Amino acid sequence: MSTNDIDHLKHEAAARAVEYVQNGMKVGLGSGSTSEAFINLLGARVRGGLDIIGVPTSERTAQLARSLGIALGNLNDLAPLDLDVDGADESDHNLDLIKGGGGALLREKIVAASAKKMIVMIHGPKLVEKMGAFPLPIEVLEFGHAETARRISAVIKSLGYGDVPLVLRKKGDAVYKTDSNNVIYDAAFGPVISETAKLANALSCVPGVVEHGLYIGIATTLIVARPEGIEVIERS
Ligand SMILES: O=C(CO)[C@H](O)[C@H](O)COP(=O)(O)O
Repeated sequence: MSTNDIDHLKHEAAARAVEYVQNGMKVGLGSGSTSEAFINLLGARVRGGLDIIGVPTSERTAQLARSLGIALGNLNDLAPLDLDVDGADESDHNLDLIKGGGGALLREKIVAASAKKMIVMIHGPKLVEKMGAFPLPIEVLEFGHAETARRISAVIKSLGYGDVPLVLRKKGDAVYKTDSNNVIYDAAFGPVISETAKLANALSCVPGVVEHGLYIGIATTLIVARPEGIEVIERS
């Protein structure tokens, strides 16, 4: 699939997602290119008279939404949100996700968890039998991060996954920093993650881990865009 084809599918998924937004809603705004396609479409509806308020999941999303005239508010004041709309790096058939390829996993998860409904937009190849081909992002406090990474490796090994490479994310030559000033390790499991909740809970227990990109039981609706059309999967 060419980049153009993928961009087209992301746009199709976003176009379906924007249909869920209704007047008066409080809406979580995800991060990443699919979310940006959604926010552009939402901006057009706002200019056409739709009255909503958004809660952004990253500084970049906030900047884009503002530039399009979308009113933004604070999660503390607005929760619970009616809807959160976001992309993902992978989803399995239970609607459990890997997110964080764009580095916004922490705020994205807080916002998604505060919404009555989370709609996730992906294109076909991101729907997988077993997650992990996309390296799992793990956000870690900068203080002692190398030691935290060693503990993460030990925990992963104790769950039977063997020596999973953990790579400190970089931006150019510099260490990548999240909007919350933390660092990210990407864990290259390969497509073998079996007990997602068990892994998620184990990672959350490592001191120094701020958040990880496994979203378990949070997404309610998955929009999958393929060349032959859109499939909408609801959490059963
Ligand atoms: O989790 C994310 C950002 O932290 C994104 O939703 C995820 O990386 C998908 O991005 P894209 O829509 O660009 O493929």
